[in-house]
Amino acid sequence: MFADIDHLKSTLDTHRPLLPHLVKSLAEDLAIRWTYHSNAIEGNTLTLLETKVVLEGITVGGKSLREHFEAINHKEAIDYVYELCDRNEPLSEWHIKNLHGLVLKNIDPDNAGRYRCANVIITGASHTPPEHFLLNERMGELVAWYETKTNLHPIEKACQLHTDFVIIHPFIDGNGRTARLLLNLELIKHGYPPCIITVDKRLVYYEAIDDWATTGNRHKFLTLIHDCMMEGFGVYQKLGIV
Ligand SMILES: Nc1ncnc2c1ncn2[C@@H]1O[C@H](COP(=O)(O)OP(=O)(O)OP(=O)(O)O)[C@@H](O)[C@H]1O
Repeated sequence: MFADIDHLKSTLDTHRPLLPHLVKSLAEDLAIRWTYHSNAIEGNTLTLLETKVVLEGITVGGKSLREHFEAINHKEAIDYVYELCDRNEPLSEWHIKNLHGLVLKNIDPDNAGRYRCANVIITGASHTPPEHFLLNERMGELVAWYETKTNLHPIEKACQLHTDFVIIHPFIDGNGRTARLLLNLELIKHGYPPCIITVDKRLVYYEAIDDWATTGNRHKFLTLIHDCMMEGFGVYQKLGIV
C-alpha cells in the first residue's frame, strides 16, 4: 500500500543532504503548514498567513491570546519532535507528557502534561475512551507495544501509534494535536517527510478514526495518510527533486 511513497522516499534520499538554505526554508514552510492545519482541525481560527505572522512573533488583532499560544506552542512541540528524533531515544510516556505539556503550555497549566482525572466522551464518536483510572495501564501498554512492534511498516506503525493514542484519549484536551505530533515523530524517525492532515479532510479523518476504533477497519485511515503523504511530496516534485 505504501510502495509508491517508499519509491518517492528513495528518490528523495538520493538527493540528500539537500542544500542547507533549502533545508531551512522547507522546514519553515512545513512548520507553518503543519501548525496551521493541526490547529485549524481543532477550531483555531488563525489563517495560514496569520499563523506565519504569529510564529514570527507578531500579534494578530482580533484573535484571542489562546489562539496565539496554540500556534506558538505547536511550533515548540514540532521542535521537540525533531529533538527527540535527533536524540534517537526510545519513546516513553515521559516524552508523550512533555509533548502534551508543550501543546497546552500557558493555556491549561493544571492539565498540561498530565493524564486526565475524569472520564470523557468524544463528540460524534461511537467509541468511548477508557475510564480515567485505567489510563496509566493503557498508556503503559501502548508504549510497550510501540517498543516491541518492530516488524510493521513504519507508516503503519505511525498510524497505529496515532490512532491507539486517540482511542485512549489520555488527556482532557489536546489529544488530537498530540496524536498528530506522534504520527509525525514516527515518520520523521524513519526518514519520511511529515504528514500534514489538512483541515479540509477533517471529516474523513474523524470518520477514519471512528471506523478503526469501532470495527478495527484501518483501511480508511491508512488511505487518508497515504494520500496526505503523497500530497506532502508535492513540494519536492515542484522543486524537481522527486
Ligand atoms: N471517533 C473517535 N475516536 C477517538 N478519537 C477521535 C475520534 N474522532 C476524532 N478523534 C480524535 O480526537 C481529536 C479531538 O479530540 P477532542 O475533541 O477531545 O479534542 P482535544 O482532546 O481537545 O484535542 P485537540 O484539541 O488537540 O484535538 C481529533 O483531532 C481526533 O484526533
